[in-house]
Amino acid sequence: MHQHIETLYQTAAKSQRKIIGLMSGTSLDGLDIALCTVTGEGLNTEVVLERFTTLSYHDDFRSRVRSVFSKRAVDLQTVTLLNPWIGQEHGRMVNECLALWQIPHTEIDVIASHGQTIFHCPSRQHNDNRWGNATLQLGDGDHLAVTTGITTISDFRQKHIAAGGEGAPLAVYGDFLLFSSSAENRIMLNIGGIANLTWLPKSQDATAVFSSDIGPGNTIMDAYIQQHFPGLLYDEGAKVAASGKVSAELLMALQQDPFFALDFPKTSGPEVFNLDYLARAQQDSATQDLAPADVMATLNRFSAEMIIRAIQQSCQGQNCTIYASGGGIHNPLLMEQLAAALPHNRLTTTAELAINPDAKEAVLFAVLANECLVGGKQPFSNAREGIPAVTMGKISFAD
Ligand SMILES: Nc1ncnc2c1ncn2[C@@H]1O[C@H](COP(=O)(O)OP(=O)(O)OP(=O)(O)O)[C@@H](O)[C@H]1O
Ligand SMILES: CC(=O)N[C@H]1[C@@H]2OC[C@@H](O2)[C@@H](O)[C@@H]1O[C@H](C)C(=O)O
Repeated sequence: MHQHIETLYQTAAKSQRKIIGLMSGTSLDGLDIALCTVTGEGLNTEVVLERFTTLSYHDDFRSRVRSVFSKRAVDLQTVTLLNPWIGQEHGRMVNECLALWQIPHTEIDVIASHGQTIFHCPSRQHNDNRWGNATLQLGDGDHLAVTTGITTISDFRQKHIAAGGEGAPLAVYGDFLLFSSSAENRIMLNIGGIANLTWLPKSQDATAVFSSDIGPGNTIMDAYIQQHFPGLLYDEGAKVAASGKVSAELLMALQQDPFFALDFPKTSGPEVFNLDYLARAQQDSATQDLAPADVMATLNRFSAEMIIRAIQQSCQGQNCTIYASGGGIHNPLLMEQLAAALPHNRLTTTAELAINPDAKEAVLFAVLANECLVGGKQPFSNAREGIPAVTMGKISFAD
């Protein structure tokens, strides 16, 4: 047996594994690094989040990725160069982080890496029946493994697509394993660049669980702020949005996309929800002359309205607790709007479930890697739309 397989076997046989989950989302703010101790597997999985940090990307990283990010026409050489480079950069960031935490590499069993989504393209979006669902994440796992010396599990989304899914949201797997409760109906709401939710009924019936993208969380707001307020990455504390007035006409136009009328589960990304989307809505509603603060106020309300609608559709009148996560929880205007419109649902964050809300997606990938190593029978069945019962991730050895 190859020594690497032997080591992997021993890792799988341990009662606990130290797994570093890495998430680099659509906001391109930085790399989320979550050091988790994971015990058990499947519905017995338990995670202790030992350490967490987000290492911000430098401007050069952002601009290299942005040159191809969610664009249909790109320089193929740049895409090719980015794939190993992002893997190496992420590896260097893990090395930096472990040095900072004074944790030797030998203590880490596995890295679980999401990579950087460059383009997400479900068939409903490209609408060309010659092709199926597709999504592309860069940041190759071999480069991460060689740069860190740590076995790396990566590229989780391809198996999901191969088995009939759209490659997202993968949150449903981790959410069900970690957070499903017989005490209450739960909605796990993540407000990142794109917002998504997972419905976890207290029946804990896997056939009733689902996860779906909702639409924009922060992505259009971020893009607009970056365009109109050079130097800013986002509207900190929603200061700009809170100083503006919502345009009912623009809000109405923003809500017209057929994506919002589709049933769950569905996925999307900044390929759809971007500044062109906003420009078309402004044209359709003759609101091109709005002041930037009013546009931001309207975009903020747009995200809130779509999230509220998705939660109401999921709960169908039943009480539930909403556990929010992602950068959007730091937007006080958005959170106020959600709380005001959902008075019968308790709105809190995953901090109540001992998971730092900024770390939740990185933890999710640690759980998926753990399932790849030791998971047994999936609680979902292949018949469930959007939740194929498959093991995800590709294993890269360090040498
Ligand atoms: N203090 C704050 N005030 C307002 N908004 C904030 C604040 N902090 C973070 N955000 C928002 O959260 C975003 C980052 O969120 P997050 O890191 O969850 O996104 P992501 O993981 O990149 O996205 P996705 O989950 O779609 O891949 C920022 O770009 C910003 O819009
Ligand atoms: C293709 C892709 O990267 N999708 C992300 C994105 O960010 C939020 C939303 O869109 C979600 O569907 C997904 O990430 C999370 C982690 C998921 O798969 O659950």
